Parts: sequence; structure tokens; C-alpha cells
Amino acid sequence: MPPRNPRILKALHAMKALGISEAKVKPVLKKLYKLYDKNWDLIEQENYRALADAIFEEEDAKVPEEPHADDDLEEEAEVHNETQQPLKRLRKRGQEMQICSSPSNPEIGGTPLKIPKLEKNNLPGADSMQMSPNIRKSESFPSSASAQDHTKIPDKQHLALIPSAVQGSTNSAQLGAADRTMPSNPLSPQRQQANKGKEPLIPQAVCKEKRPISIRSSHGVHIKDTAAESGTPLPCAKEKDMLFLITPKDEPITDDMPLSGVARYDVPCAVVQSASSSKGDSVVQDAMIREPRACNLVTRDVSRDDVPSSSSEGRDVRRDDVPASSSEGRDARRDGILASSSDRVVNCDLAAMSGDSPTSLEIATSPLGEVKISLTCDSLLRRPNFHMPSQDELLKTVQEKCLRSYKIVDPNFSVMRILKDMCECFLELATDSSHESQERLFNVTPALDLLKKSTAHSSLHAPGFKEHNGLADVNRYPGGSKFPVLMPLQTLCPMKATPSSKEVTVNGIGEIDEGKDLIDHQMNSLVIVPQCQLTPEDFRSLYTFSDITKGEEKIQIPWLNEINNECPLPFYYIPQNLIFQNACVRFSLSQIRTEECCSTCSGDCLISPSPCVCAGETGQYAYTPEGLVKEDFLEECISMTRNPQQQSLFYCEDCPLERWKNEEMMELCKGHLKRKYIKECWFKCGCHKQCGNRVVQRGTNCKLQVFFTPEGKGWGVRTLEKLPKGTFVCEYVGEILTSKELYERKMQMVKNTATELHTYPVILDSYWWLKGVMKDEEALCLDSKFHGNVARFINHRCLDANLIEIPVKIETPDHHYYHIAFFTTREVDAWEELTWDYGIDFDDNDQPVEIFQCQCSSKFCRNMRRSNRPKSASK
Ligand SMILES: C[S@@+](CC[C@H](N)C(=O)[O-])C[C@H]1O[C@@H](n2cnc3c(N)ncnc32)[C@H](O)[C@@H]1O
Repeated sequence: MPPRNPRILKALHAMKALGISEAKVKPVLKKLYKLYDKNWDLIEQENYRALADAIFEEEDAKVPEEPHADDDLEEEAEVHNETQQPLKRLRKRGQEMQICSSPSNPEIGGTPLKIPKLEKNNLPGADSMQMSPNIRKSESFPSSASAQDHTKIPDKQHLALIPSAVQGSTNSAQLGAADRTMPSNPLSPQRQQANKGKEPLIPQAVCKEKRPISIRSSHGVHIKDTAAESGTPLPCAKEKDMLFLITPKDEPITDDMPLSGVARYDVPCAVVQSASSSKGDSVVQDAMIREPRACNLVTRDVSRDDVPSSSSEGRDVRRDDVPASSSEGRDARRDGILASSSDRVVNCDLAAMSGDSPTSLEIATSPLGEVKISLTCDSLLRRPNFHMPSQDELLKTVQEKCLRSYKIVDPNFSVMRILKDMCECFLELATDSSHESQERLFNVTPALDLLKKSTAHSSLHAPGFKEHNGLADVNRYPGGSKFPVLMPLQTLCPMKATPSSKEVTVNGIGEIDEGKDLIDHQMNSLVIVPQCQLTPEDFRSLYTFSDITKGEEKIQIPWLNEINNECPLPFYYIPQNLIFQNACVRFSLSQIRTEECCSTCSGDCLISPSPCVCAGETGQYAYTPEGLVKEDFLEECISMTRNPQQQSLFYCEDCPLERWKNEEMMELCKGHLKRKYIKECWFKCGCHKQCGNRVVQRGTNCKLQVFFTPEGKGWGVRTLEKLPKGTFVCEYVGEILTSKELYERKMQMVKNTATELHTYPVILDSYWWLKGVMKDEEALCLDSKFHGNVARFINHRCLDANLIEIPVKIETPDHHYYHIAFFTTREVDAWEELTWDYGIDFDDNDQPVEIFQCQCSSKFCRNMRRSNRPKSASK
């Protein structure tokens, strides 16, 4: 079992000395840690007095029940499991509040007391809106609760956590009230022993005028599981326990907000909506849940009165569909899809969206004004310099952005047209019978297919179409047709290429042989291009879309799908890491002191027999003159990664990865691997750019291809040429995020129930051990989900992957930031897929990444071993 946080171990030992089992201590310790705002000193004071008190309070609050034979077995199994996976057990305990003891296990069998499971349902308030423990601590204990009336206790779990000494403190009115609600059980002998000669301990969190977590939490409520109550399945189990910030309309959150105001947050408007959700509701409701206070795009139905007086025939026809009076009309339509989205908005947080509000801008309407699109900016989030842009200003800016971002070549492209189309489609869908709209939808698809096949496909497929080095030979492009060509932007180039064919040419770009089949890809990015307007220049720019790098790298990296019609999902290709927001990375030259670089070198450092200052940091020149990582260095890196020794693992006292996961939990650090790294020369060094100690910074040079894997792993990367052992293949490039930002990003995706394939963030944690405690802004990781390079397509292989990631320091002496570079672990053949070991623990669902069913087919596959394991062992 890995070593754990020494302070936790000490606490466990101290409680063990009192005869309290680890199993009882852990969940309480976790909560106490949270309650005391992660202040270990408070927990440790007076030989863990507060902890002991809290444990006894928890015990006292429970009613013993007769042991059941099966329970004993279950507990034994759990205890067994605990020794194997302490972290998982810790979490489970926290969720179930199950405190068990087993006389058969001396580790935890200090007390014969049998404590029953605390069922959530048995707890008064457990199924009502749940506030964070901090709110409970200070705000939610009803002062009117009678001493005996336990049903008034909002949540025993949290109440029991507050040590009696704290509850009895006289300087806190709220806690005093809490004390009155506690059952007055006599002290257990153990507790008496622990309390002997000790003064009540008042936690700092209560004494101080500080408003630690509770400031945040006081505006947070757990969303009530109304969907579950109403029989609507929640999109994700995690989501229902998620904290949402709910803000009262038009009222800023302030720290000095009266406590009585808290009750107003109890029922988040999003939940009220969800309880009565209809198909039509879900759109608006969803928007509210995801971005409760952000700028929302709201499609509003307009009542009869809003329709312009210059009625047309079309409008009158629709009029016949609704009853005469406008209010009746609204009511009638309430049952339909259009019903009352504006009414719903009025009832909730977004009520400020009225058309009269200066924060609302109408953007587009259907021809008769029945449907409108408007943008509303939440007045609460407005910045001081906020002004409402004009419609023209906005559309012009969006239009420019679209043209820049999506490289749309249709000269008639108009954002306004799209928005108007959206209004019209909305209206059509909303007013058509479902049968008709279905039919229309089905009619559209073949039309698209027809176009695709008869124009773009056949044109490109025609004999004579050839392409070389990324440039299509437009002279041989068949002309003649006056029909517009529907160009799949991402699919102009792909062609069938198999390892056996001889189509791979310069720069890794395939060359189309005459008569080769084009793959009929699903078109994810379609532009109607009048064929007569296709110039060689257009064709060239369209062609570059087959290069996954979009021209950002020195080389082109084509993509190919021989398996199905899928195209790679869109993302921003970036050749270098970019700071997302809060990450602290300082590239400034002044940061690098002269003694930290080889300023006195010249030419190629590798020529010198002794390592330059930079290489000295690595310990040696890590590269050969051919630019490969030296065998001995590489082997050491491989061995450290594949068989990490205990001494190469580091466990944080306060792990940044765990810090943000769940404030209710106090998870232990799962360990970080201390890695060897390469220090390359850089701008402040005297050597030249071609110096042999600069490899990664020169970028990728291998002929790679992104291809769709046949084994069900989605896209992957393969090499189109043989690569010697130790070759630098590419860097893992992505956004530089703090671990907190990564956690928040993950939660946001869970909230949005994102279904796309997941990319794998890399934690830059190899040198956290140098710092001891990492600040939030220094605990960094790289995420390539939205912005990344070719490495985001590299798949995982357990243990014997042909790539290894090696930290490379280039431009900053900060140990908390470095580059991740992939090198080959062995000679790799042309057409072999490139893989690296993500280091996933397939047993741990609580990682910042999604677990998948591994298809790596390695004989060391950890996922296979897991699924082959007997049930009892994998429990
Ligand atoms: C970094 S991405 C790799 C590129 C990805 N295959 C794609 O299509 O974009 C990681 C994701 O690829 C898939 N993947 C990677 N390695 C895999 C493996 N060995 N078995 C199954 N799926 C894998 C998983 O869905 C994982 O979440």
C-alpha cells in the first residue's frame, strides 16, 4: 500500500490509541477537514480532541441495530477491500456514511459497537434541498427546534460532525442553536477518556471573522433530484449532486447578505422548471441550467399582440389555428412546442429578458414576426463599461468571425440569413404536424446526397483528377457543369491508401492515382461553391483542410478514414502550448539567469565533450548528433515509467488534483511520478538554432497520418515511415490550465453531458515534489480537447506503447511548467500506429479523464486484467 499523507496517518494512529477504528475515523476526519477549512492545526490541537469528539458525536447520534449475519460477511469483505484500495473505500464511506467495525480484524476492531448504516432516506431533510455543510453549520439550524425534536435536525450527518465542544461554544449563536438540537446521549467511556481535563475546543473557522468556504457555499444549493422524482431520468448520475450557483434575480451576491436571505435560494429556478418540463421547455431550461447567468440566446414566441399589424395571409392562416382571444391563444399554444417559453422565462432567473430591457437585443425574426431571436445579457453580470451593441455592429462582427474561423468561401454567406432561416425553421417545425415535418426532413437528406454524389464526388472522382504535394492539378479538373458543387471541406483530399499501396509521397501527403476511389465521407462542413468560381487558389485553400495541422506545422499531416464516413471532430490546431487563463507560466527572458543557460557557448553545444550548462541540468547530453534520445537515457526513462519504484513516487500533503474534486471529500494524494527531464538550450544561450541540444523546440518532422482505427478506438496516429528508437515524434500540445480549471472544465462537460470522444489531459506534476505544497496557479496541466496538435489523436496502449512521454524544459526555469515530448521506445515500422501509455488506472473513475474500454490489445492490458479478474477481487 502506498504511503499516505503523514498527517492523516498520525490522526489515524491517535484515534487507534483510543480504540477507534480507521473505518470510523476516515469519514469523520474528512468532514472535519472540510469544516475546519483544511486547517490541520485545528484538527491536531489537543491530541485530536475535536476529531475524537466528532466521532463520538457521530456514534451517539446513531441507534444501534441488531447485527445481521450477512452484514458481518459484507463488512469483512469491505475491510479486506479497504486494505487494498483505501482511497476508493474512503469515498464509498463518505457517500454511504457507513461506519463498520469488525472484531475479526484487529486493524479496525477496537470497538464492539455495531453502528447501523445511516440511510439517506431516514435522515430528515435528506431528500429536501441540501445545502453544503457550511451553510448548515452557520445558517440552517432552526433555533426554534426543541431539544428533543430530532426531526428538526436538518441533516444528522453534518450535525454530528460538529464536535460537542464546538456546539456548546457560547460565542456562536447559530452553533448554540445547533447544540440544542443534539441528542443528549451520555458520553461513551472512550470519549470521556479523550475529553479528560480538556477545555472545549472552538475551531478557528468559527472564532475568526473569516467567511471561508461558506461564502461560496451560502449561495450554492444542491439541485434537488426533481427529475428523478418526476420520473425523468437525469442525463448523468454525477449531475444531480452537482452544486449550482443560484442567484436571486437582480440582486447581487454580497458577503454581508443577511442569513435570512439564504432561504430564497433553496429552490433554484432551474429545478422548478425541470419539474414541469415538456419537450419545448427543455431547450430554454437547458440553457438556464448550463449558463444560469450568462448571455443567453433565447428563441421567444410572440403572442398574437406582438405580431405586426400588417397582417398577411400567412399570418391569418395561422390565426385560425388558435382561439380568438389572445390569452386563450397563448394558453392553447402552451400545450404545443411553442408554448410559453417567454412565460417560463418570466418565472425565473432570466426574467430580465423582457424586450423592453436595455439588456436585450432583438436579432432576427421570421418574416411575419411570429418568432424572434434575441440576445439577453444578464444585468447581474454586466461589466461597468457595458453598452448594448447595435444589431448591425453585432452581425458584422459575427460575420467576420465566421468567415475567419470557418473559412467559408460562399460569397453570399450571411449570418443574418442563417438566423432568419432559424426563425423560419422554428416556426415551420412548431406549426407543422409532426408527420409533415418528418416527411420534409427525410426529403432533404437525399437531395443533399444527390448533390454530393453528382457534383463534388463525381467531379473529384473523375479521371484525370490528380493531386501532388497538396496542390490539386486544377487544369485537369473536369469543368462544364454549371451546378454548384457541394464541397465537403474536410474531405476534399482523403483517398484510399493502404499499407500495400504506393501512394504515400512527399510530406506524408497521399497522391491520388487515377481511378482510385474517393471515400464518401459524411460532410461535417459543407460550403456551396459555385463551380465556375473555383480558382486554383480556392482549390488550394480548400485542399489544406485535409491537412489536420491547417498549415500550422512545418509538415502536413493528412487524415484518412478507410472504415466509415466519420470526419475528425473540429478543434483548433495549435503548434505550441497556450495559456488558457490562470496558469502561472513566465516566459520572460529576465527569468532566466545567466548561470541557468549556456550563454557562453557558440555553434553546436554537442560538439563540446563536456555538457553545456543546459545539458548539465539533464546530467548529460540527452540527444545524439542525429537528434535521437540516447539509449541509456531513454531506457532509464522507460524503466521509471513502466516500473516506478517507491522512491520515484511523491505524495502531496495537500494534493492540487484532489483539492478541487469535491469539497465534501478529503481524498488522499494518489501519488506523482518523479521523472527525468531534458533541458534544451534556448534563446538566451549562445549556441545557434541548429544546436544538437535543441530538438523538441524545432517541432515535429515525422511523416504522420491521422487515421480511423479499425479496432474501435476512434482516430489514431500512425507513422508513414520507419522511425528509429529514440526519435522525437511530436509534442503533446494543448491549453495550459491549472488543475482547478481542468476540474471545472470537466464538471462543465459532465453538466453538458458532452458525448464527444474525450481527449487526455496531461498533468505537469513531475516536479511538484520540489515545491512541497503547490499553489493553485502553479499546479498545471495540458488539455488538448479544444486546442491541440496531432498528439491529441494518439491512442493509449497499456505498458508496452511505442512512444514515451519525456518532460522537456525549454524556455522557463520554473519546474512547474515544461513540455511533454513523445519519443519512440523502439524502432517503429512504417504504418504502425503510434501509442503511449496514458497511465490510466482503470479502477479509478474519479480521474480528470474518462475511463474507456481499452482496446489496446497489449498482453499487459490493465483493463483486460481488470475485466478478467474474479468478481470478489475486483470489488
Ligand atoms: C486522446 S484521445 C485519442 C484520439 C481518439 N481516439 C479520437 O478519436 O479522437 C483518447 C480517446 O481515444 C479513445 N482511446 C484511446 N486509446 C484507446 C484504447 N486503447 N482503447 C479504446 N479507446 C481508446 C478513448 O475514447 C479515449 O477517450
